[in-house]
Amino acid sequence: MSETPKIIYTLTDEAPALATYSLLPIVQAFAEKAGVEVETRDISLAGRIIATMSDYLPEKLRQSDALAELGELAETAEANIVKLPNISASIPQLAAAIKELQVKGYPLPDYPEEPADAEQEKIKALYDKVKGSAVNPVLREGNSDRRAAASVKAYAKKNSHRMGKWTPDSKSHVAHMSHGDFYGSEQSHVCDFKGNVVIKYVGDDGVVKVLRKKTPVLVGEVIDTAVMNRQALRAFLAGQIEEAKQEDILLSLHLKATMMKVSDPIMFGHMVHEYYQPIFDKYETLLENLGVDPNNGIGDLYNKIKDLRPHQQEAIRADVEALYKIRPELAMVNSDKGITNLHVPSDIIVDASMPAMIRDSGKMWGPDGQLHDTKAVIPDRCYAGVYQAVIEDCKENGAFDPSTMGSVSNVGLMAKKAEEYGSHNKTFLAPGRGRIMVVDPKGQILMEQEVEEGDIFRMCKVKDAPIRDWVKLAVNRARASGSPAVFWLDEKRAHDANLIAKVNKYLEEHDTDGLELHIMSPVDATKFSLERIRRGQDTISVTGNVLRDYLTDLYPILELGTSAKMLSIVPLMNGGGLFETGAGGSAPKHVQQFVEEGHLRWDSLGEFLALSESFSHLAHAFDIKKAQVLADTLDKANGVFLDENKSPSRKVNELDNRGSHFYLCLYWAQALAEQTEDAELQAAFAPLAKSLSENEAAIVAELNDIQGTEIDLGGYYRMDDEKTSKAMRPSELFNAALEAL
Ligand SMILES: NC(=O)C1=CN([C@@H]2O[C@H](COP(=O)(O)OP(=O)(O)OC[C@H]3O[C@@H](n4cnc5c(N)ncnc54)[C@H](OP(=O)(O)O)[C@@H]3O)[C@@H](O)[C@H]2O)C=CC1
Ligand SMILES: O=C(O)CCC(=O)C(=O)O
Ligand SMILES: [Mg+2]
Repeated sequence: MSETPKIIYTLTDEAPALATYSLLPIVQAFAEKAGVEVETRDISLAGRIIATMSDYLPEKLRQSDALAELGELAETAEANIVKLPNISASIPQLAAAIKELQVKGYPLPDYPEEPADAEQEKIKALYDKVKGSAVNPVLREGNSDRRAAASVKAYAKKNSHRMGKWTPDSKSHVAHMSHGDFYGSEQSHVCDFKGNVVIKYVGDDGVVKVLRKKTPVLVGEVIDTAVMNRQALRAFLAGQIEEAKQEDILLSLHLKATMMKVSDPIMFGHMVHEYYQPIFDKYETLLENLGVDPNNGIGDLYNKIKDLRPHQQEAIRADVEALYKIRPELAMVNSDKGITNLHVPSDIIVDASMPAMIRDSGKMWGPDGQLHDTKAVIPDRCYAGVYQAVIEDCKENGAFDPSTMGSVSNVGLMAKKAEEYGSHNKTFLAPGRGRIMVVDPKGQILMEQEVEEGDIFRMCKVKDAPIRDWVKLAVNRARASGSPAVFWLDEKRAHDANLIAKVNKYLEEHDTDGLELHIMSPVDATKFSLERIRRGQDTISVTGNVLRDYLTDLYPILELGTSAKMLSIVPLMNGGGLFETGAGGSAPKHVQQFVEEGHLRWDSLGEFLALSESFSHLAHAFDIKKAQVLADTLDKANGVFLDENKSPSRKVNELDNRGSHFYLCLYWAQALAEQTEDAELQAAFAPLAKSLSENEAAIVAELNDIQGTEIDLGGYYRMDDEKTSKAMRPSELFNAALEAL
């Protein structure tokens, strides 16, 4: 390989971005000694806005498109990217980030929610590229391998996190539709040609509208379509609101409005509209004039009525308060601040929110600041049953026991914008009653869905090569781990039926002798895995993209307390490596705590694990022995870190993220000083190991004592570099020791 060896470390948002200010200088200092460069690329929400909107900015404020660059890199064998979680922005977050940048002197146009002319259409289209899950699908040019490292699982068994108690009389449950959803309408087709398909609408009134002119497909590609019927959805939601009231339990809605950035905000909006219907009816014209959009949550109403006269604002607020008295209570995001589950579409994200509910005894926080049984509404049936199966298991057998439970790892199909990941530009609201069809180059109709106005039509695709790679990865994991591997595929779903045929075909390419391989529906696979988990046995889940997302929060959150401790590797299909740091998100609540009291509870174990894998990959790809020494010693340091229990605490004036980085640095330096594989590295790190251990007490005191006051980061989406660096590296002693390396 000709390129110089380097690791790209991504700069992202919120808590992981904060952690980077402290961790990256350590990593860069260590890597330099091994001749490895660790470069950064800014893929933060603010960075992506600036890069995308460069035409609107003066030269000196422009920024290159780091995401596009990394997307290209990910398709090469040289790629070695450490990817931290980033914000997948909802519209309210996007608008807030734009506003912050405007205040900071960036002459950016506002986000035009309802574009009035061609120029605004253009602006909206540009911003929409930044919206939602816009980073991960670009970088994930491989399938995913997520699991708890053996040392991490062992640690969790010894140091169990708190689990809420479950009782058989819990009223909590998952509510899903019984007809009219994506599950019920799915059609699937395997292409036998290379070319473009057209997606078009043909109205019962004869109106023809091309929704998407060209969608390229390859031979063997699986394409599918599905429809969420608006009326069925609304009737279902209305029924659930009623039921929650009667059962006297909290009402909550769990969607993925960030990752499914087109379809899910619309479903979210239907719930907001249904729940607050009397308000939207009474103030119809007023709210329309203000541009209040239920898809952005009831928070949008609160934001936009701020421009009204005080008495008008008060009247609306009073009506909302009165409505709460007759509606079921909503699960709360922050009961102290009155922020409900329906406030912003990005606050409750199903992958993290359902496991947290299950971990906390099936209860969520109510308006009274107490935990209550909850109706968890997950409209579509494709995967809702998985959570209901876990809930039933907990009602019957009680909470899981992290000290004895087995593990469920995941091999996920996601490469090349597989399945729902690539569906955004193929998701449409039906313009009227008629049919939406997918037509091949010969004019033949491949699939046809009946629609009514306002229905959500969605088309997904998955190429053949990623499916083949995914099967290979599953077989390799089954072989390496000795655990059974279960393909979670539902033969009743058209898409899954096509995948089952491909799985059976590609399994023949491998030696599967002695492996335990199954194909089961998601509900059966859940039951199978849970039974094993309770017996302390491990199982590999082999799933499509959405289940990958759901399960890699669900099981880690039950097993380890958080998905931040996951090993999350993406072996890129062209030979490079993408190393994700944990399987969770960017933890906005952590930033809030840091700003309020100077304590950052973000756990960087995911970063540590990813870095070790990244150094090891680099060592193999470029044959650099020193990089392997860095990897091995970091591995060892991670073990000591876990044994010594140096993860951040949740409480102020105790060890936080910065203190945990100090310990990682200490243990890593010690491991390097102790190894004999590379004398140069040993000599280089011995003095650092010595000075850090001598100053341990003083440095930790510096890092803990400085907490307890408010912190000014000079921004949220674009923090001030100097201020943030100062806040995240407050120990002079530690900084000087590192400087001396
Ligand atoms: N890979 C990616 O880029 C991903 C990005 N996201 C994005 O992240 C944002 C937040 O998403 P959300 O659904 O709230 O999920 P998060 O995973 O960010 O947060 C859920 C909770 O998990 C805990 N948690 C997560 N990471 C850590 C960590 N490293 N250390 C300690 N605790 C952790 C925190 O619990 P507690 O508060 O109890 O400490 C946190 O509040 C969204 O913008 C979302 O789109 C989400 C998932 C993946
Ligand atoms: O891309 C996103 O928005 C979220 C991704 C995610 O949650 C995951 O990969 O687990
Ligand atoms: Mg996820």
